Amino acid sequence: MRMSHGPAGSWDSDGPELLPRGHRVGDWIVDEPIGAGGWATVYAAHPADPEGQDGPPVALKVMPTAGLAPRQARNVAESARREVELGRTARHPRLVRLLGSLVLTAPDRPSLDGAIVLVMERARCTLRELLRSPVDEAEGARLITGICEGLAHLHRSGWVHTDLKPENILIGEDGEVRLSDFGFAIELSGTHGFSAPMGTFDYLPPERWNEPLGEQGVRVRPTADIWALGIVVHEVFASGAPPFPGATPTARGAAVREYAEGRLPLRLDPAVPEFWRAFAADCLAPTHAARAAHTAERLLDRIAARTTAPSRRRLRRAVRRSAFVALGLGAAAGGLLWSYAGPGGVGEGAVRIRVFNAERGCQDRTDRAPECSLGLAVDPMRPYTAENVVPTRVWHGDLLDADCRLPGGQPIVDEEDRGSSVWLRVRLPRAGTPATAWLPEVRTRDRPALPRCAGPAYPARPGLTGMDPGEPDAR
Ligand SMILES: Nc1ncnc2c1ncn2[C@@H]1O[C@H](COP(=O)(O)OP(=O)(O)OP(=O)(O)O)[C@@H](O)[C@H]1O
Repeated sequence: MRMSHGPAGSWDSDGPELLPRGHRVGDWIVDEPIGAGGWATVYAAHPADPEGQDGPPVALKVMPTAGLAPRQARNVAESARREVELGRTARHPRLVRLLGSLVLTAPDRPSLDGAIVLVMERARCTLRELLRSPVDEAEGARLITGICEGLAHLHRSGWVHTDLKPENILIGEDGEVRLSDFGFAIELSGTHGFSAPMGTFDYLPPERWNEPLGEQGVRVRPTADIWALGIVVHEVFASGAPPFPGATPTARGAAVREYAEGRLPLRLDPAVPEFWRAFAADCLAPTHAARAAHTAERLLDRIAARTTAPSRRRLRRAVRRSAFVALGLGAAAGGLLWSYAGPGGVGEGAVRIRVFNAERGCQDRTDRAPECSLGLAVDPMRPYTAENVVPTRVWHGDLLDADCRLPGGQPIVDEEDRGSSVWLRVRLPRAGTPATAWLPEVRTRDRPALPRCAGPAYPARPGLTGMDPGEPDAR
């Protein structure tokens, strides 16, 4: 896997041979190097034609191929092809603009002769550089909105970025976000595409650490970008600090896997404002299935709803809170209005259902491997994050007793992209506290006739208890 490189904008003088200032590349004259990645050095440049001096500033991304093993050279050429293809087909104000591409002729510099050059609009700096100074909430919101706009457009156009990180989020001369570095972007074929097993450790979603490597590579879906977005949102408000603990990217990767297995809670920096904490937590939902409901498009809607209708939202929250208080008082005064038989909560009339794991590689395993375990929610109305998952895990084929179904909960999409917002209330296999939990309906193929859940069966959560299960959560 490719490791993350140093801070963007810094460039390593021990790196590859550099083009000298004044060197002509196509219609451009090289100024100075402004950045470097694993595959390329990026230079500021100006037009060779004095008539064109008034044009926008450009950057030349030079990707050498000389001296590389044939497979590496093919990878570089393929990466350039993708950038060109995406630049041609998916133009958008939030994506860096590709102005052209050419092959460098530099017979006096054999290591650069034949390098592929992408000519792009030049940005002022990267998000990584911007985050060296604290960003206030309004500025952070503006930047994250720009990133979501770029991602929503990419995903709508059938691409996954796969390498979203502050080094690849540029800030244009106008101060607006431009997503860049599409060398690893994957074109979707249906719901997913396949990528070489590469990426920057700190931004890889948990499933990428276990995803089987097939002939075509590892499976990639837009939820991978949403995970990376969650990390970036945290970094924006926490002065560039990652949300997962560990001194190295490898250690943080291990923490990500512990979190996904329910052994480590998600601890976001207190500096992240409330709205963005919930936002980041949803982006960092531990599975593809739990994350799939939070598309870039829906996240944009959520930001817009917050920006345009704060008073209406506050009002709805207040109404809910008062409904909760009223219900709480009623219950205290008169005992519970409804009750489910037995201390386990799941009463008579329960129906046995079989757990189904859509991950093919998990269906034949009997070793109850952690990576094949499935979670059960504490509260089906709340984001399906590690804090909302009971400690008990279940595996493909396990039998559970369910006694009612709840429509209108958190939408969940499984690994085969079947989606549902229906949840089933189940008794936990080993009696404990809590005695019941919630299984997303996508996690079973059984469809027993169950009554709709009602009454105080919802786990206590101020502001949601007593709410009509059909009403979406408007936080
Ligand atoms: N259009 C641009 N304007 C200004 N700076 C840029 C531009 N494109 C890239 N850079 C700078 O160059 C750096 C490297 O660019 P880029 O990420 O595209 O290279 P890469 O070799 O593909 O990187 P990676 O190793 O992440 O794949 C960026 O982090 C940024 O600092």
